[in-house]
Amino acid sequence: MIKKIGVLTSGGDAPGMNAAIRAVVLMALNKGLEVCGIQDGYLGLHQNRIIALHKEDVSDIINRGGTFLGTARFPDFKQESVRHVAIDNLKTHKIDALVVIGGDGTYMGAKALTQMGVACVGLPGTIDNDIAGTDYTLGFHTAINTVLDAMDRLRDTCSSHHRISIVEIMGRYCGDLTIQSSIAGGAQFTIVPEKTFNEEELLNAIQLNSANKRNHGIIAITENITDVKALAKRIELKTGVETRATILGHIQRGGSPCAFDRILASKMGAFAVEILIDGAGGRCVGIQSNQLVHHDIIDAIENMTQKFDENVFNLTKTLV
Ligand SMILES: Nc1ncnc2c1ncn2[C@@H]1O[C@H](COP(=O)(O)OP(=O)(O)O)[C@@H](O)[C@H]1O
Ligand SMILES: O=P(O)(O)OC[C@H]1O[C@](O)(COP(=O)(O)O)[C@@H](O)[C@@H]1O
Ligand SMILES: [Mg+2]
Repeated sequence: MIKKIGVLTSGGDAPGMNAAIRAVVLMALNKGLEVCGIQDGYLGLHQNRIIALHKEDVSDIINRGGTFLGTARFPDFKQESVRHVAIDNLKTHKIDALVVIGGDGTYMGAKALTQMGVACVGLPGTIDNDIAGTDYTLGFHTAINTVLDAMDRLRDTCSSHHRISIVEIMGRYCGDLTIQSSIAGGAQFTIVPEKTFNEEELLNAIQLNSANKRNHGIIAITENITDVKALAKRIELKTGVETRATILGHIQRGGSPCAFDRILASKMGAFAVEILIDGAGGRCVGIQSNQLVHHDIIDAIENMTQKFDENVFNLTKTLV
């Protein structure tokens, strides 16, 4: 029977992480467990920065973006010797199990800890929506709204100036944030990493639109595909349509979590504690077809892939 659990947030922050921590703490206290917060993810775990968390520590955070525990990218955690130090710190604090909230990298860390005997449950916290075993990650819906707000503003100015606006959207190597924002924002062209980018085709399509007097519009493109400023220049050169590129950047990571993310974070945080109380470690939590689920974290990382929804992608091309 576990008595004390730890909770940490790791990798890129995401709106909803605070709501998830809050749910973990309140559910654990409710079940008679003690809870510790680990600061700055695996870095803080390695440096033994571990603090007791009480009910009052998680009041007034459900509405806040970021993570009050802090987060970090700490590549040294890939080293077994570094993880041994982290596990010793867990033992010193008598922490029996860990809830880790983060993205695909954080899950790799949780997998490694699981293989070293630590009971871990992973919660998907990333704006990228790039985790297998869940339809949605925490922060994804808030980020869609943030991108959409920017896109609406860009539409005002590009339509007034008869310009094309290229909007570069985060997601690392996952096009979900781009696709959903594109549908909601009515973008004319959607370019994502899951589909080969054919620049020639894009230029020809813009030329055709311009010949038909459609000389403004939005191109939504995921980061890491091409240099969007250079692309804007090539569009102008080939088509004669004035073009500007906007890289939305870290604005997409911040802000108060939307209702969907707060509710999902609350459900997942509470669920994670129940899973640990039931004696299961090495799991990762997801929401699939509107049901909370949990999978073997090693299996999820090694064998499960996140499905690319062709139908939704096709909608970005149909509804233009
Ligand atoms: N292969 C791995 N083994 C152990 N820990 C890892 C591994 N990959 C990533 N991590 C840990 O997880 C952290 C977060 O991963 P990162 O990819 O930066 O963000 P995210 O979890 O948001 O995808 C890393 O900084 C590192 O501490
Ligand atoms: O904040 P950084 O280190 O500049 O990293 C930027 C990356 O982090 C993200 O915002 C979130 O990614 P993770 O959730 O995997 O950390 C990506 O979309 C982006 O590529
Ligand atoms: Mg990631």
